[in-house]
Amino acid sequence: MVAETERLFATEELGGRAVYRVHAATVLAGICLVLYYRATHVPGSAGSCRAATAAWVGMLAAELWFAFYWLLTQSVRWCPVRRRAFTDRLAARYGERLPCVDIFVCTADPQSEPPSLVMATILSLMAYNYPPENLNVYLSDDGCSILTFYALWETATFAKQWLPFCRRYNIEPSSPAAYFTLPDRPNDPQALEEWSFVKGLYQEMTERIDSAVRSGEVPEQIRVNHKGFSEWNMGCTSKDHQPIVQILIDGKDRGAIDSEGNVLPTLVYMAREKRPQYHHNFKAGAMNALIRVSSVISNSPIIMNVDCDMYSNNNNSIREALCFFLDEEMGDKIAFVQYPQNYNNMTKNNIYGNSFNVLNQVELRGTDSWGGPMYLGTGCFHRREALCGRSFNKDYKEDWNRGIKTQHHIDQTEGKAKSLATCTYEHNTQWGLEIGLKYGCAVEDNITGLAIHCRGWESVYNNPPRPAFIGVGPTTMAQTILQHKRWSEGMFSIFLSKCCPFFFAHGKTRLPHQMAYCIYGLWAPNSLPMLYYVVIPSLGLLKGTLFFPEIMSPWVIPFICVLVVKNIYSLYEALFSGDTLKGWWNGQRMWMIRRITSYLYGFIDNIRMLLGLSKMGFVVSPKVSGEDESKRYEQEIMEFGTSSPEYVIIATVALLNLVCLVGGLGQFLVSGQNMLLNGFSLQIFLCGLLVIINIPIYEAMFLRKDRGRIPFSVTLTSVGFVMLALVVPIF
Ligand SMILES: O=c1ccn([C@@H]2O[C@H](COP(=O)(O)OP(=O)(O)O[C@H]3O[C@H](CO)[C@@H](O)[C@H](O)[C@H]3O)[C@@H](O)[C@H]2O)c(=O)[nH]1
Ligand SMILES: [Mn+2]
Repeated sequence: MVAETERLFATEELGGRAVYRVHAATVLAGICLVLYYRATHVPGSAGSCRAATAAWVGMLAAELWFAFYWLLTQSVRWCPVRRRAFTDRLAARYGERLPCVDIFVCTADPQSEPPSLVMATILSLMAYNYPPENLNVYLSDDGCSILTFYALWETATFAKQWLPFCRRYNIEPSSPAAYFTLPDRPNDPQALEEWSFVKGLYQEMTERIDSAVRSGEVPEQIRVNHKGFSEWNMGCTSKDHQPIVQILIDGKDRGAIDSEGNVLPTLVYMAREKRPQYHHNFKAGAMNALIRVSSVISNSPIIMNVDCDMYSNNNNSIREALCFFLDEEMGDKIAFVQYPQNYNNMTKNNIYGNSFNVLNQVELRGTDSWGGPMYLGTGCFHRREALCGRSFNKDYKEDWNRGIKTQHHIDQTEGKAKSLATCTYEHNTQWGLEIGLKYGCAVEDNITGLAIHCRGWESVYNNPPRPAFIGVGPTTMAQTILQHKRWSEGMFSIFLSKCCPFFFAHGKTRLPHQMAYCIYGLWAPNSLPMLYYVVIPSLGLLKGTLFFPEIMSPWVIPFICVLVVKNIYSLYEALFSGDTLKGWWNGQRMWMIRRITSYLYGFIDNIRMLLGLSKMGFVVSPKVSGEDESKRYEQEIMEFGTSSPEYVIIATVALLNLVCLVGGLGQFLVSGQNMLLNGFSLQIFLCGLLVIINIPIYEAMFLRKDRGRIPFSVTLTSVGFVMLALVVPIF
């Protein structure tokens, strides 16, 4: 037993749980009453009313679903915990005798992921406050681009200036791109001189890289400088090429030193073999190739991975992660330490709802108390053994000293590594099934983390005050919808597969942990009740079909209670997590839009996959956007522009609600009824709320003139659909 004051990390419960649970009990009571009302007030099924009965039962079904889903979301709110790592205690115990760490960065396409952006990430990772001889950075290039290789070659040279500079001035963030855009510069004249010098070098390098990318080729006089360039002599394309592994810096080589004579971290470029006839399994395939390639170069016990746009923003992240792995009490049980995803390009009011504040501050902490957060695909430190399929066993002791410490023949090592990165290497092996990241799922991270949890391991969520990683989030509607489509589709496919958390994990993890996984796994089917709820009651308002109790009836109370209490809490949670009031409101809008577009598509695609009609894909999110687009993004103006079918759904729902509200109120006006105090009060309220939340959509359809507006063709199509909905006598 280690005294609590000696532990390498602490776990605290988040406060306010008693209040939370009172709130949850209130909402639960409200939900039960709502469902009871629905079940006992079904309108008579005589003749003409049959359609109304069916519509009512539909409401009941939607509300049952929402109730079930709400229950799931309680799992991540019941008892969130906060972790704190004590790097000073780690230092006192181990000094600089720390385990080797392999860092994996994945990139896939030099167009949507500019090499200069990727290089800033690589430099930030090389500059960790960590013994460089124990640090190995690997770049996987699924685009197999000579431009990316060239950029990495430039980076290997620039690192010799950048790393000592970072060390001397304790630079944070250690990404040069992020650091040099900070407004403040050093005061001390000598420091300022050095700052300008390094900044100049960095800008020149970036310029060289960017111009190579623009021209699409690497100048001949540069290509002669490194043998690696010759790999591209045989005319390889991104989809058809031999395996390439190039060790650009061999940290074990005494000659590999920076401008001050310090050892450099190892730096490796890898493009696994690709052939048109073999499936490459996207990022999971790249990660697995990296696991094998690194096993003959460094073979560190810890593997960290980040997406190519996620630079390190906190120099101590490795040491903090080690506080968990090396903790004497709990360390042996931990398979991975997950950091949150943070973005640096979010607008103040979070127009597309892409800054995951509530997820990061509440939900992941809540999952942590049940066995650990899911693996998020980036910003994660893994125990190599656990990632490679080992089950938890309390007698297993990790060898933290493992790793390849001397490299004799670099050419031999590269040759060996290449043979591990071929297309056929994995055939008839357990790779992608039991070993490494799992294949066949658009969210390889989620399913891999689940498998690790089911093998008995736990994970830990660490969210230090200074964010550990910062990346680039989607900045347009199309990108947002696309990303969420991939996620919802992937996670729902896990739910439908034999890996469904409720069955696969049954008996292996706790029920609330399975529920937490299912919150995300069931994003996709949320689309149907949502679509129902934003269309049917509004239509009912126009056509005179009642769906809610009258305002004077006591049954109104549970409806209002659920609506109000739940939303006040959600607002509180958002504000507590760092959103603004408007950000919360925008988040509500996006939550609706994602459900009726991305999640609907994710749902339909799963059905198609079950029927064998479509295959899983992985469309890389672009990390750059046009100037015009960026300007609108900064002004928080929603970007549409193209005429995609998703926009037709959004426009149709918005327009339909407007028509129903105007039409419904118009009828009351004509018939002389009280506008608000009649049987339809709640329907008017719901429909009105939808109209208010959709104001930016109406603007994009009718008022805006810029190129990001909703195209006329989309508006026209949606008008057609609305007319259809009005004409068809549904009830
Ligand atoms: O065939 C591929 C496709 C993607 N990637 C890389 O995977 C990373 C993530 O791709 P991105 O398009 O940025 O997806 P996001 O939606 O931002 O990614 C989130 O969701 C993914 C699962 O859907 C996870 O893999 C990611 O780690 C997680 O950040 C990037 O570095 C890509 O270069 C590859 O290496 N090979
Ligand atoms: Mn990304």
